[in-house]
Amino acid sequence: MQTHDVLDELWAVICERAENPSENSYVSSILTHRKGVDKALEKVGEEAVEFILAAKNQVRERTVSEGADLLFHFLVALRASDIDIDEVLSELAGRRR
Ligand SMILES: N=c1c2ncn([C@@H]3O[C@H](COP(=O)(O)OP(=O)(O)OP(=O)(O)O)[C@@H](O)[C@H]3O)c2ncn1[C@@H]1O[C@H](COP(=O)(O)O)[C@@H](O)[C@H]1O
Repeated sequence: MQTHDVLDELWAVICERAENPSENSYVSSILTHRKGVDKALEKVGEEAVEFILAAKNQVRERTVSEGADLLFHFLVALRASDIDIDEVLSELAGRRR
């Protein structure tokens, strides 16, 4: 798979899990958590700290892995907040100089 397709495909899976929750799905377990959006935000916080520590300690492989965890949980938190990834990407595009 082309790396630029990964984000689109992952976003589609996250939205599908939100619309049709499945018992064995990690994404569904977060999106239907009793703590609601707070659970997703908690994971973003945790993964951000782990990413910072890995990068600060210059552990390259772990930084890549924690970066992926952070990006994934960020996407889940966006969905939990009813914000489409396109809104964020448009915001970024609008900042191009
Ligand atoms: N990219 C990911 C991905 N990255 C990380 N994770 C999960 O995120 C969790 C990471 O949390 P932690 O390391 O904090 O582990 P933990 O302590 O067990 O987690 P918590 O109990 O604290 O939530 C692990 O359970 C990982 O399996 C992911 N789970 C799913 N995906 C993608 O999401 C898709 C849908 O997944 P399901 O919803 O499970 O079908 C998959 O096909 C993947 O593409």
